[in-house]
Amino acid sequence: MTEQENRAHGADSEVGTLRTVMLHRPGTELKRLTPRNNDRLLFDGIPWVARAQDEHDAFAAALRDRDVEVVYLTDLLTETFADESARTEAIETALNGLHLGDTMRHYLRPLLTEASPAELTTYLTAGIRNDEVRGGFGLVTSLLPSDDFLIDPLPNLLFTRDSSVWIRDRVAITSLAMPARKRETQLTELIYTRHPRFAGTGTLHGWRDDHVEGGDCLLLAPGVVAVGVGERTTPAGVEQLAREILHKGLVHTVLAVPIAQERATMHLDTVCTMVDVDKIVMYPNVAGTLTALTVTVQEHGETDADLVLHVADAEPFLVAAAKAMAIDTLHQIDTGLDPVTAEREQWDDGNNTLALAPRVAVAYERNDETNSRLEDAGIEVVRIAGSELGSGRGGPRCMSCPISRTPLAG
Ligand SMILES: NC(=O)NCCC[C@H](N)C(=O)O
Repeated sequence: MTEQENRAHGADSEVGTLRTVMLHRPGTELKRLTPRNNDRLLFDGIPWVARAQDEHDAFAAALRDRDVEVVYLTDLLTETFADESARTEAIETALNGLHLGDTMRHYLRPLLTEASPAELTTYLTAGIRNDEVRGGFGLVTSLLPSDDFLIDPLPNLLFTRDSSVWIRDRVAITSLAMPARKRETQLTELIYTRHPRFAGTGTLHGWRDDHVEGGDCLLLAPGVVAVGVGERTTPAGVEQLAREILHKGLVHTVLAVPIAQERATMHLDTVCTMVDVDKIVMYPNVAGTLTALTVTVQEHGETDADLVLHVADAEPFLVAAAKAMAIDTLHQIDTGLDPVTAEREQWDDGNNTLALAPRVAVAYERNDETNSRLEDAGIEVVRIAGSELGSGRGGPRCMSCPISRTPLAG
């Protein structure tokens, strides 16, 4: 088997041996965060960028040490921009921003068109400030504060989990709910549809569709996907994704899991992640109340829109999950039984682990209680620092998009 075949694209679980992962090394876009814009840009503080980069490099090194191929989103994007039509599409989509006005567009278009592929990647990810455009003396330039953004920076690109998700051999282009993140999936769509590495890959969903975020999608087992529905993924979003993946036979069951619509639980992977084929680390303060609606196919149709879905009554999440996974029990490992410790460690992404293989997971080192409980349960914990990375409220799972995992299904 060639190296490429050995790392064939796709994933059918959360825990099959991780072979290739897409990360985003934090860069200039983080330097754009200020106390005035960090809330809007979804960061809880102003990270020390050099330290965040060191922490991220150590994360990538820990993955490479385990023979994981690490690819960077910005490298893929720059390579994608070798294709002239991909460049044009990216530029025109960015220029569609309604707040620009035609005069500003007139100045921005040549700036972007004449940029090299690497420069274009930087403009589209780090953004462009009003005072960085020379000669744009129009009404918009004059009225906008000089440090306001003409093209917003994308500091949350760091969380590659959310902007795409592989379900078997297909990749879903997600549709992000928060205005600060909407442009991210325009870039992942370009990568997956234009980069030669992904030629022939079938895509699902799209950034113009109802909201679905990758952090809400957990591949519990081959054929079973749980999708959180809360602050980010909408009821219509989960229905649309469920129709697509059930119709294509990529899964037999979708579990729709309502989660509280608040920042602490913005995605399902902030409250639970899989660490083995039958073990999940879970925030105990929600474990007792988390439910799931089991969605299966009642009647097939010509298209996914014709599919008749069967939606079962809500059941406790762990019960519904075990049934769908055809296992006796989905074992829960708690974030810490003391509710205050659990709350602190959940906030600091203790539940947000990235499985490298069954019973091996990357976790932030700071979550002592959760990590020792994982070890007590037989999970090897690969600890990484996240003091600066964590200020964006995301852990190892959020910061990684598995492109290839060894399939669990035979
Ligand atoms: N899957 C995740 O939970 N991703 C973390 C996203 C954090 C980001 N600052 C956001 O608010 O969207």
